[in-house]
Amino acid sequence: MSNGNKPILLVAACALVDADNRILLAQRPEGKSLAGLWEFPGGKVEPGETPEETLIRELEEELGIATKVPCLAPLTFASHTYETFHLLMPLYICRRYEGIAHGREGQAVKWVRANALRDYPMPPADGPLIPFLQDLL
Ligand SMILES: Nc1nc2c([nH]c(=O)n2[C@@H]2O[C@H](COP(=O)(O)OP(=O)(O)OP(=O)(O)O)[C@@H](O)[C@H]2O)c(=O)[nH]1
Repeated sequence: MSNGNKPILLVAACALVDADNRILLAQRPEGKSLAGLWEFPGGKVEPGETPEETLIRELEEELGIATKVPCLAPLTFASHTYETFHLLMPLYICRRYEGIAHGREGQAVKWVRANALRDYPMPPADGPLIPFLQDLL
């Protein structure tokens, strides 16, 4: 199957899990693409970064959460064609971190049980990731 010559966009995402096995979702702010949808924290892997470095940077910038490379475990990935790019998004899981998550960029955040993830509208790429989290948590 061809992707219509769309560039691959590499985005790293993280399922941050608390002591109650809940997962953190963040709401995409107004003005961004897919505004209002709930997503896993993360962002584009910038030139010179590893996906793990991207996540450490984004968790700090977006949520005020500090973690380290050994605390990020690969879980699965999303591969989804959007209109202008093909998204390749490794999903990591992180249970060891410091700080209290809060939306540092004004975005709403919510701790959600794995079996309630379907109640939160997510970007189309994210649907296939949910069963992996439900199996695990
Ligand atoms: N962080 C994150 N991004 C996701 C998820 N699902 C998903 O499709 N994406 C897509 O991955 C890209 C992440 O880019 P980003 O968050 O760093 O970029 P952005 O919103 O500043 O830029 P944009 O407004 O151009 O999309 C977006 O196109 C977003 O739609 C997810 O669960 N988490």
